[in-house]
Amino acid sequence: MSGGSADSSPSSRRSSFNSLSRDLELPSEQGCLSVVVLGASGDLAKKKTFPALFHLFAQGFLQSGEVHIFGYARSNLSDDGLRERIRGYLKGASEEHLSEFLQLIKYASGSYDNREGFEKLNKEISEYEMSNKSESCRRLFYLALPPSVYPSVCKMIRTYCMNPSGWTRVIVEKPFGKDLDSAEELSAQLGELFEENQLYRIDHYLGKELVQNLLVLRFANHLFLPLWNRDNIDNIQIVFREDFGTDGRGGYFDQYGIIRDIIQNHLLQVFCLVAMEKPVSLKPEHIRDEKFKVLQSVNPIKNDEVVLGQYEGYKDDLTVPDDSNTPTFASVVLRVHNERWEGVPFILKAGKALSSRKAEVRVQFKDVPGDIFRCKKQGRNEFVIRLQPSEAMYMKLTVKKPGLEMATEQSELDLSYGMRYQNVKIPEAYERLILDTIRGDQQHFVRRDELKAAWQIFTPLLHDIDAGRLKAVPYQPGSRGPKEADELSERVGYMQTHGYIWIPPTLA
Ligand SMILES: NC(=O)C1=CN([C@@H]2O[C@H](COP(=O)(O)OP(=O)(O)OC[C@H]3O[C@@H](n4cnc5c(N)ncnc54)[C@H](OP(=O)(O)O)[C@@H]3O)[C@@H](O)[C@H]2O)C=CC1
Ligand SMILES: O=C1O[C@H](COP(=O)(O)O)[C@@H](O)[C@H](O)[C@H]1O
Repeated sequence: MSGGSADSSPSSRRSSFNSLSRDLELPSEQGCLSVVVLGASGDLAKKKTFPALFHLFAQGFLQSGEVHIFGYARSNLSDDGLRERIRGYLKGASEEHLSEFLQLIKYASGSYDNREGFEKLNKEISEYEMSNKSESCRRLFYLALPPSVYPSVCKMIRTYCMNPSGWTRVIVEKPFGKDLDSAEELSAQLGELFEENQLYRIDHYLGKELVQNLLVLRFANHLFLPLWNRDNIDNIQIVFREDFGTDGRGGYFDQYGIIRDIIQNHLLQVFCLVAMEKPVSLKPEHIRDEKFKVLQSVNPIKNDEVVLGQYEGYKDDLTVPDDSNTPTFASVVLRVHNERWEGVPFILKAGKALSSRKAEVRVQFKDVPGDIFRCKKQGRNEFVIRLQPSEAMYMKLTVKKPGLEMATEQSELDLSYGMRYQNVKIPEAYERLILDTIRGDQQHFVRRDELKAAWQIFTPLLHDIDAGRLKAVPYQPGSRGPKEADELSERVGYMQTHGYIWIPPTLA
């Protein structure tokens, strides 16, 4: 299988990046690199940020001679203390790589709003830069912190830690605000301190392999070009399911709910890539222009096209108020007012504590006109892009049932990554996005106007939920979620194929 033999060595990856960077007109990035993880003592840092840096190091994208990593937080930790804290999360490479990587990490402690800590941090970075003797240097600040401290931390970086001889870039995590006004306020505060090309608003779904494949699939295959519109497609579902609840994060989650946690960002970004028009080129600004345009074409959400749910037992978490109306499940229909999509419902559905864990895009085609085989009985054609787990794309087709009879059945054309790309390791989303930041490629990051348009779509609905005008219905943990959600999907046109289940193929 040719896919399985793809050359993924660092040198081949570097050379393919060079040709891509020429196409995208990205500057060639050289010089010593300081990566500063703020909030280094926290959950995201240990589970995602440091492991992503480690994988980049193990694959040769970060090299001992050119990178240094600084952890910063208020907690009183030593360099070794931080190393011990994260060691258990750094997997998939040799002991030798691991100790080499850990030696690149230093820790500085300080608060998020006073000069001393940041002056000390700047001194450490500068000393490293001087010892490295590169002509130019690069500074990347990763804010693995609660958004409440972004403004003060960004102010401290701007005042005390800017790079005198090269770029300074800042990665900020979601949530970017709680509604349109708070997001705009945050954007304005950060916008006063940094240019848009210095700010990388991360949405880790944009780093997932099959999400990144969406544009290739749509615009590099003639097959899809004439099909991808209201003439052929009946409805599209973008679904996120988790088979666990808020798991001790109830206090955090209750302030946000599933729409702010998953739908307004992750699923809406996927929606943009599914629904947008072809960009003029692959330049980040061209792609983001098209995403912004399709977001602006979304009609106001109708409350009767929304179902909210809350799993039974959610309020047992002591940090969740007894009268919480926060949805842990939501199904929301988006309607796009443009030539391509008028009349096609996009059903964005997300839930916690459900029966399974998966994320997928399900494009359901219309019924066959003049249906001589009575295909309707079998179900419609569907093109499914399984984002996770078991990455795959499959097309559900009606075929002749093998045998002497002329009978039909549902089958599929299946591109399962586990089978087709047997020796290829699919990179973690964070790994890819941090590398993009180092390369200065903002294609997979959220631009300020996109963020505003996303909040414009969801803010009226969120305010109705916050004010109790829309209620979450209870559902059983471990179920499919509220039955009202399935009823809504059916009402807007989705037709379930009964008796057909796609089973990810496995290696014998
Ligand atoms: N955890 C996850 O899986 C995900 C997290 N995110 C986002 O990433 C960011 C960081 O998340 P996570 O690591 O879970 O957060 P944590 O709650 O673990 O906070 C990170 C660090 O920030 C400091 N901190 C915590 N609370 C405060 C506060 N109120 N004021 C100032 N500093 C504080 C603490 O460090 P110290 O006290 O040592 O200074 C803590 O170790 C958040 O924006 C979150 O929404 C996004 C996706 C997934
Ligand atoms: O951003 C978040 O994403 C995770 C799910 O991420 P995934 O990559 O495992 O699909 C979710 O659990 C969390 O609530 C949310 O904040």
